[in-house]
Amino acid sequence: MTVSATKTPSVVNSRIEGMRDMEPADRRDAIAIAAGLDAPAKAALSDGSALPVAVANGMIENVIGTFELPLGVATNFVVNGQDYLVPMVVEEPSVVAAASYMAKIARAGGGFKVSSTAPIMRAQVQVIGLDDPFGARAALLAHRDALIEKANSKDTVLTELGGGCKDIEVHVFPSSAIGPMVVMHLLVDVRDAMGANTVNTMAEMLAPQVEEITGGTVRLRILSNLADKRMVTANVRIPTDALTTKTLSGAQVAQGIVEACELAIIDPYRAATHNKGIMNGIDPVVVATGNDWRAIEAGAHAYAARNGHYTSLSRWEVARDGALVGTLELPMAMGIVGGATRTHPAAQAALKLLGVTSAQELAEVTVAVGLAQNMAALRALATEGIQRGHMTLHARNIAITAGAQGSDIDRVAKAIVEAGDVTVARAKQMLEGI
Ligand SMILES: CC(C)(COP(=O)([O-])OP(=O)([O-])OC[C@H]1O[C@@H](n2cnc3c(N)ncnc32)[C@H](O)[C@@H]1OP(=O)([O-])[O-])[C@@H](O)C(=O)NCCC(=O)NCCSC(=O)C[C@@](C)(O)CC(=O)[O-]
Ligand SMILES: NC(=O)C1=CN([C@@H]2O[C@H](COP(=O)(O)OP(=O)(O)OC[C@H]3O[C@@H](n4cnc5c(N)ncnc54)[C@H](OP(=O)(O)O)[C@@H]3O)[C@@H](O)[C@H]2O)C=CC1
Repeated sequence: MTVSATKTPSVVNSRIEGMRDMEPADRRDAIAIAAGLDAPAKAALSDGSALPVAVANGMIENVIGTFELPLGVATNFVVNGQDYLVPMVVEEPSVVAAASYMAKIARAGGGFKVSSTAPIMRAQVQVIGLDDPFGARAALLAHRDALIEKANSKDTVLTELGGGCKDIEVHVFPSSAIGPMVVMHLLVDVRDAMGANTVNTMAEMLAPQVEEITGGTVRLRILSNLADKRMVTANVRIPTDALTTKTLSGAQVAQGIVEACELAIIDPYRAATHNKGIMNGIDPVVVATGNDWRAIEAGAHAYAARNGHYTSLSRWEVARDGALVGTLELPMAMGIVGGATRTHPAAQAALKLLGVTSAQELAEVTVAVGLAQNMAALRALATEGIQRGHMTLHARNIAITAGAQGSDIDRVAKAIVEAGDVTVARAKQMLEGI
């Protein structure tokens, strides 16, 4: 495990007082000043046409337009001693507020500590039609150096950056439904890329050589989204006092969080929701930075089920001094080059806002946000329940659904929260009253 190198912080202070009460344009000014964003980056984070249709048309097929989602910024994050303002693209209310809140609690105790492995991705090369799968394995391993050399022969950019194919593994399935099978894995350091295209190219290139060595037939040549050699770990330590509420002691809240996590450890029904809460933090950063959220989701859930039992991705414990300690570990295939990270202007601006200089640093900050989000949900569930905080913020959505516009949105939202009836029917009534 390595901890990403410390660098000159681009964000001086992620604690922006009163951000929640500002207008969007004023929030944009505040984060642009805090992060030292230039005018084009600030404009790309503005409303409207961050992604011109002409650019979108070059990204996917049959483009007819673009589709917008809210972009919020989570405040208060300190990760490995450095402040970060975190761009989050998400449609769900209370997510950005919850992340900011837990980051605020965590920063008092020094924030989040993160570390990660080198960015190693796996590509699989499936070989069938073999009588001697273990012999084929031995033959492939005997040609290890030649296979690695061939894999690295094309992508000079990657190898010059210190990346490239580093090793192979050979997995044997002696008796599948279609007969014996061997799967060779290429272990490729993809540096700052997500790496799917990079490793797929290598896997396809090696197919003829693999057939020659094994005497079998190569079928699939594709990356694995279970990127278990590209791991990120985030850890947080919250002093007991910081958890105290009006009705519960900090120790009671910490114990409640540990008990809530235990259910997710033993019960897949709860683990699915618990992990969804973690992805509430991770996916919005993945989307904001133009990364592939399907790849991140697939990797996270496959990792959660790696021992044949789907379980919690995080662990919460109470330390000897009473502090609450949370840990989150998962595969993170994120890039800052390649894919849409360089083509989408808003993704580029989001990366500038974060101030990250490597894919590893981006992945580390993102996992810290996942841990913060998990803590927010468990804290709410272990104390007052999720609905008070969530529905209060969801009320504005309800007001809009009921037809409220402009300043009426906040007025109707406030009224239905105060009435304790956050429903469209009640919002319509309130709107008629106004
Ligand atoms: C929602 C809160 C934060 C309210 O919590 P609160 O106690 O009402 O917040 P507060 O008004 O005391 O404010 C505290 C801080 O929260 C932030 N904050 C608070 N409000 C705002 C706002 N409007 N805009 C921006 N930031 C906000 C902000 O950082 C603020 O600090 P300040 O800036 O005032 O110094 C809390 O109740 C909470 O964390 N709830 C959990 C919410 C959550 O997890 N939402 C996810 C959706 S539910 C789900 O999908 C997943 C789930 C829950 O099922 C997963 C699972 O089961 O594990
Ligand atoms: N199952 C999955 O998850 C799949 C995902 N995808 C998609 O693949 C895309 C990501 O693939 P990816 O390989 O990252 O994208 P790209 O192929 O766009 O970018 C990677 C390339 O960028 C170049 N490069 C320049 N600077 C760097 C650097 N600092 N570090 C690393 N590489 C650098 C490299 O070489 P060079 O300049 O020589 O090209 C490298 O091969 C995403 O859009 C994803 O959705 C595709 C298939 C399957």
